[in-house]
Amino acid sequence: MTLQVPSKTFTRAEVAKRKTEDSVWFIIDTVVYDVSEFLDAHPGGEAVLRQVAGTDATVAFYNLHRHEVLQKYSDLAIGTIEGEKQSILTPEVGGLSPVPYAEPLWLRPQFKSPYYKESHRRLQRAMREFTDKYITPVALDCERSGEYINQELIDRMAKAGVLHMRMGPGKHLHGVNLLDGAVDGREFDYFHDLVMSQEGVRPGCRGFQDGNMAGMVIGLTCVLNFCKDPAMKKRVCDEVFSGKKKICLAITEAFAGSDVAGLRTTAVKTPDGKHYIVNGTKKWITNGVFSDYFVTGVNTGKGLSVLLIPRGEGVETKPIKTSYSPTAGTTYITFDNVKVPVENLLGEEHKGIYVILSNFNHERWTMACGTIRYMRLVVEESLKWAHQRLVFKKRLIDQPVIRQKLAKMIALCESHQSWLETIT
Ligand code: HEM
Repeated sequence: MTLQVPSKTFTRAEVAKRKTEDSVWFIIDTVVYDVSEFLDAHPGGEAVLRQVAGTDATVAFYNLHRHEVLQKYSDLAIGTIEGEKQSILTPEVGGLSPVPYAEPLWLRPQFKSPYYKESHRRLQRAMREFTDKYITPVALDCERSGEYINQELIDRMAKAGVLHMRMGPGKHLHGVNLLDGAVDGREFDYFHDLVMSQEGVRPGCRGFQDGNMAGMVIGLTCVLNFCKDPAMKKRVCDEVFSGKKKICLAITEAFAGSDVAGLRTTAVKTPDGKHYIVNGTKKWITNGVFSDYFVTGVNTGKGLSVLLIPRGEGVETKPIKTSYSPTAGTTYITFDNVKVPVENLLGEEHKGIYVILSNFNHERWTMACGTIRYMRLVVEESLKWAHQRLVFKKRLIDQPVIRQKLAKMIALCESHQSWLETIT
């Protein structure tokens, strides 16, 4: 697909005249841009635009910008050059990238894979379109502004079964309409899960990726697998899957990061045995700021236990500044004499380590899926840039050292994907 621009046409001679104080036009890939009103707003400054006024600025532009900039500022385009055609492709919503290695090999017609059936391919197409249309625009906005994910997108994901699918295969998918029937919930396997995990991270916004219900992916599993009260389990899952409530996993503390057995948050039973009284703190908790439920690791004296704690009296959350975007909702939590019914215990008392460790399986595998897809994004961006960027009058790709570096990146990316598929 090429850029969608107004149908008006101009000659190169007409454009050449537009280099006055009030009027600055130029050409990029046969499209005519009028930047007269954009001079002040251009992040690279006014002077550079005036220098190319009236000329073909294609090479100058692509030496400094990603093509996507032109999509974003498409309202500056006023037409095209008569009799000429655009040659630079614009990514299509829901489409595959034509850049080599930008897609896993199973999505290339030249390769066969024993792992993927028609339903995986249907799901890939449906999720790609959903991500391009609905997730990416919100992701880009939130990553920049630091705002949390909006309820409209959560509702949309809930309705399309995207929230359900992110929890992996299981009974919670039975009878749910998944992306307009792309896959039957009973057939959903770990390769469908892999497709979901890899397609969902394509916006390339690391903070938003976590802000987009990562707390649910790592927290709700404990409720699905270890809640002993069927009514409570159904209520909490319904609330979370419908997007009405949010949940997170609260294990890490300032005192104990990966050393989960050394937690200092305590839960002491009341004399009547009906409640736990929870005291302590949690740190680096993803999505905690906007969560309604906290799947919390607590020290119950003889070992570690896991409690489902609803937001309420004695629970306080505040955002922590991090090196990625605040949109992730990273949180410091304090529990001050919080009264939790004993029915909210997930798994066995003092044996919470099994709850947490069993949770890690899916959690860490999901992270591997996402990270390996991110590697591919880096490969794609680097390949594109190496072909665009001119240094010492050569494209970067013309330097053997750059080609060698790219070859190594590609080898790592493909071998990791292959290893991931074998493990899956
Ligand atoms: C319609 C045309 C253009 C638009 C919409 C545009 C937009 C932008 C934007 C959004 C940036 C911020 C960085 C980025 O997102 O890539 C930028 C930076 C810049 N632009 Fe443009 N630009 C245009 C044309 C040009 C042209 C023709 C030149 C040079 C002849 C130019 C020179 C620069 C420079 C030098 C920077 C700073 C780059 C850096 O920080 O490394 N721009 N432009």
